[in-house]
Amino acid sequence: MVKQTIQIYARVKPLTRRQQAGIYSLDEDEKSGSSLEIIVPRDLADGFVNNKRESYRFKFQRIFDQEAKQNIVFETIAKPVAECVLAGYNGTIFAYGQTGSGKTFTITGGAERYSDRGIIPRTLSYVYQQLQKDGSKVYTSHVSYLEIYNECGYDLLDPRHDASRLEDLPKVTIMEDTDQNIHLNNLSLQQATNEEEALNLLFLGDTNRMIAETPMNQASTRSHCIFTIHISSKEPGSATIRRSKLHLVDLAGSERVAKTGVGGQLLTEAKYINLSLHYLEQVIIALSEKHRSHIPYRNSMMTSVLRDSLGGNCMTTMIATLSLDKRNVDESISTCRFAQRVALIKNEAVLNEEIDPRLIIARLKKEIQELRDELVMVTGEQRTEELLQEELLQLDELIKRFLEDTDPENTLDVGADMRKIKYCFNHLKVYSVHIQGSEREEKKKLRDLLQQRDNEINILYFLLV
Ligand SMILES: Nc1ncnc2c1ncn2[C@@H]1O[C@H](COP(=O)(O)OP(=O)(O)OP(=O)(O)O)[C@@H](O)[C@H]1O
Repeated sequence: MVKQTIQIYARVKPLTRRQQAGIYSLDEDEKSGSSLEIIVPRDLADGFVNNKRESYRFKFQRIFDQEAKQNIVFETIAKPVAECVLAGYNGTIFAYGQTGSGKTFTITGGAERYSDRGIIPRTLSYVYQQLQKDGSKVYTSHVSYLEIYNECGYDLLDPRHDASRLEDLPKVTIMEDTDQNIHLNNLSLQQATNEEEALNLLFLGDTNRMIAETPMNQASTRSHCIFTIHISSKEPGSATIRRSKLHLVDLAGSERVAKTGVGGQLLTEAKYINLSLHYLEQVIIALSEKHRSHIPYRNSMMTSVLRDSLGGNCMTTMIATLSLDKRNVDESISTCRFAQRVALIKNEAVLNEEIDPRLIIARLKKEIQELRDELVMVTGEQRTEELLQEELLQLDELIKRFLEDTDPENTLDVGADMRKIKYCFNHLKVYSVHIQGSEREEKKKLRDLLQQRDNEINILYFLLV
């Protein structure tokens, strides 16, 4: 078991030419992590006079400043999580931040340049490279792509290209079993045997996501998207299967509305536009407080789906995306505060191993047979019913292997069932008669050959004399 708090990273989006830079500074420390200081000037900002603190400091594992490239973000954040998932642990990476702060750019990537590929395509590429390299296991991989909008789930991997609204996509619903495991009805799991197939599915999902979005329904801003890679692995001949999941999550924009609107309350009293993010915060608060027994996961679909990622069996990483221009300083502070709470949550990731049921059945069948044999020995009772065709074939195979093995120590073990023992004796008798017959034939052939040679020598001798 690996106990770990949720790892938090921050990424600052590059400013556009028109944006006025907010004031912040970064402090990198190899040992204690990085810290970000945000300065809130005491001036008239957006019509509010800020009479509050001037400087806010937040700690992160690492902070990626404006010029950080996608490959560095992948190598630092996603690669270690992908490695854990390949080893059989669950993993989650989620991006959190206000609209336009770079969540989609970080998770999926930008469309303009190949180098702008985000975490999902890079992770797929890395995962499939590793699967190909490792010949010691048999792997199977599937992907799913879920969008949650207004508490409704939609399957983005719907292959019918006729969806023009989100509502046209198959609806996904949640079901909880008696062990409180969450199941997603109607969410398709598509097999992807290589990187190309997985990327095609990602493309299909992103296309459905875009088609379903209209200016009136800014789904990308208000919806959550969860791309999941499901991996199972098994060593050849082993009964143990490892199953793991990697959720790559692009959350809805986290912007808040000021409750009071005026009076310098902006930084404290705020409410989310998106209700499910409000429920996410409730879950995070409950998890970060000690001795809270009830965690309100069930309040929203998103927190139900991500239950394991938050305080459960998962290695989880959060990326706080920040747009640090002057107008967004307050939202950035909210995002950083949220991240600080998230960093308190402890997860316990366990290796997800289970025994292949088919192999369990085979093992149990063998055990039953052995127990039956023992019973026969102990009670002296013999079974009289005919051996099954399957049992006869097994015996034939055993006898064949026994006869082919040149090791004199080798024994033919068929248990205490007299029917089997008799069958083996009969088989061996037939075999022995067959061998004797062919030996006799061989001897006769040799004798005839000898006689023929003798005659030839006599003739030659006669001719020479
Ligand atoms: N690190 C970056 N480098 C270059 N461009 C970026 C970066 N981050 C974001 N952008 C650009 O900024 C714009 C907004 O980013 P993005 O769509 O990723 O924001 P978002 O947080 O996902 O917003 P939403 O909540 O609406 O989905 C996009 O045009 C994107 O390409």
